[in-house]
Amino acid sequence: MPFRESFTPVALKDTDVFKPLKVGSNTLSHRVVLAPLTRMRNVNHVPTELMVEYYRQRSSRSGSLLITEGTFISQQAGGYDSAPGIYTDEQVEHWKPIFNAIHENKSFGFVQLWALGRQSIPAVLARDGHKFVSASAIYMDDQSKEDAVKANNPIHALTKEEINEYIENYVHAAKNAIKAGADGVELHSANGYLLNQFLDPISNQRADEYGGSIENRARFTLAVIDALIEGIGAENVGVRFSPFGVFGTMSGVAEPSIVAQYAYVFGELERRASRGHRLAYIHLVEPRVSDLRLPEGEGVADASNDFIYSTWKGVVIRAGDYGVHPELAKADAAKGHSQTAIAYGRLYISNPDLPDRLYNGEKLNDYNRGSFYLPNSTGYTDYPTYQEAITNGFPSD
Ligand SMILES: C=C(C)c1ccc(C)c(O)c1
Repeated sequence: MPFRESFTPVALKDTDVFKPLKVGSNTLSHRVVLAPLTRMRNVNHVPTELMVEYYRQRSSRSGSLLITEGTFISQQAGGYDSAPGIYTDEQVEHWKPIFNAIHENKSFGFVQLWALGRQSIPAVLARDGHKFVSASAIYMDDQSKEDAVKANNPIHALTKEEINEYIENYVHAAKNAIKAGADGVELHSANGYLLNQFLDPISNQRADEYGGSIENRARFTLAVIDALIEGIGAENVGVRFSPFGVFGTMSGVAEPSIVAQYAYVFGELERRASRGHRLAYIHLVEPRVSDLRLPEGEGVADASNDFIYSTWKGVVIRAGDYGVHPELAKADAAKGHSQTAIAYGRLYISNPDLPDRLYNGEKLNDYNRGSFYLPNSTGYTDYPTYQEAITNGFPSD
């Protein structure tokens, strides 16, 4: 893919984006973060050699923070065979060279802990002997319902005992991540996956202590966070939310209580911080990317995540089309008393040296959406650095 000619790069070297930032026990040299990006280059949930090179390339500017692709906490939490897990010794062994490569560049890596809930594939779960689960027995769409009926695996509301099993699996996965050499974990509570399904009344219509009110809908996510704090220490734990997201048939801005829901969660996390348990960061998906399937500029929700700064006094990471909005990266990195970092997704796929290019204001390689999820190096490790692009051009698609 050629350079992206549709916008003019702006050098960010003299902005807050390139000021150091302490995240947990790690001191980042800059605030360009690799966003968690599913890439489907694993085999039977085990990371491959190709992934070592992919993460090595993107950690090349020392002091970078990389958040890994969504990584399953257990087989029952998964359902996509080419996404990774971190619940077996074999998986842990195959994550180790990835974190060794990141650390050789003096950069840091957090594992995103993932549970699909109703975004899983009922037939795959049935194949492996697992239920198709969510907060309530509510399908995200007609296709999912059809797939579940065909697989004879109808959606099932998690029992309180099953919720406790999930909490144990999150802690087991987090301890495995640290064993594999990760610098921390990011709890995935965004983008319509399991924990988001509990936070949103569109998918959570439970009548027990996990549903029916703002406090009850937050209970599962907060219980996992408390277990992770106990298990690996608050400074090694981040969490991701998408307050205004609609991906996975979430409510987004259409739900009048959505700001109150997340303001409550942010307050609970600040309360824990005031007791000495401050998380490494809270990561937010911006309302300008409320529907993750859409290209830049589409699916923009009329809302703002800035309300977090009224409550949460720790590090914030913000993600959402910042690669094509350098002016927003500059402005947002200064927010929260300059404790905000900027996560980049699609353009970090196509620019392995993205932090250097943003520092210098250099042109960016465009990305090819068609190779996001292929099982090989095409569109994965074959994107050139800026100097390679200038000298050798681009590989043919
Ligand atoms: C938008 C997509 C496809 C997506 C995929 C995987 C994860 C973990 C996510 O949060 C979002």
